[in-house]
Amino acid sequence: MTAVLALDQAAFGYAGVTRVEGLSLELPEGAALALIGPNGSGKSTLLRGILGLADRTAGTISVLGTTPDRARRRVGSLPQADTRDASLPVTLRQVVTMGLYRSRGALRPIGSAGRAAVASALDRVGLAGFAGRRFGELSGGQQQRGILARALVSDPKLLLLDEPFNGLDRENREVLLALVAELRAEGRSIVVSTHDLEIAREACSHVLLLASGHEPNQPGHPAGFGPLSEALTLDAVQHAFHEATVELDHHTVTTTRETEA
Ligand SMILES: Nc1ncnc2c1ncn2[C@@H]1O[C@H](COP(=O)(O)OP(=O)(O)OP(=O)(O)O)[C@@H](O)[C@H]1O
Repeated sequence: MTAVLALDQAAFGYAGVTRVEGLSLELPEGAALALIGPNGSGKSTLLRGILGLADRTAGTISVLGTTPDRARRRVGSLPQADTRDASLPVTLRQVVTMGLYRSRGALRPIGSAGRAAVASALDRVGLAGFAGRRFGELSGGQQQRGILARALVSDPKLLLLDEPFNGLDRENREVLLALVAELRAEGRSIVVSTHDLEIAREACSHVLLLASGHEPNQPGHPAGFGPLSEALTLDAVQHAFHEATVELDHHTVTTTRETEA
């Protein structure tokens, strides 16, 4: 079976400066990979590398059996919430329609098939009745689901979700978790960055733990990769987070070597 994502000693960064390095993994089709690591360890940079939007500064990467640039049309992406401009005077329908431009080009008319795809994507995320609403007037959770509909409208094989659970209330979180399970059952693969280990447990089959560099400006690096049941260990979490408080097995764990609560 072809790996949906294969990295061999890959490194990514910006303007030639490496921000995350030493990445080697193979992700099987239908898998969901949780990217877990502290702020600045390079989770978003890796996601951008998979999209071909960050520089590859070493190693190799294959996405859906080809280069990131060639794969991009078959990859859906949900960027971090704080990178979006909710003040644009556009409707939710227009936001979701933008997800079709990647495969069709912005100047080609959308047509009835495109309109049906937009309606179906909105329906999937539970926003069928909101298509004509101004995007900026929706709640944070609804905006998040709208952006997810934009990522889904082009029927992607691989979905990249950058901290999609951040700031969601319980209801939106449950909707999103159920949707991730549904998408996986359809054979789509998912890479999701999150700070929440319990979410990773609920939604993912594999985990890549990233640790930040020891000095500021040093690149992040892997602290563990594998099937979630094997790789999400306290040791690997402590390695990744140095000193921080995280949740593991429903316990709060302070990730210094000496302390555990
Ligand atoms: N566009 C950019 N240009 C230059 N450096 C960047 C850019 N984006 C991120 N970086 C740097 O790359 C490093 C890794 O950042 P990245 O956003 O990938 O981390 P992260 O693990 O996703 O963090 P967070 O959990 O805070 O989102 C940081 O040092 C950051 O300052």
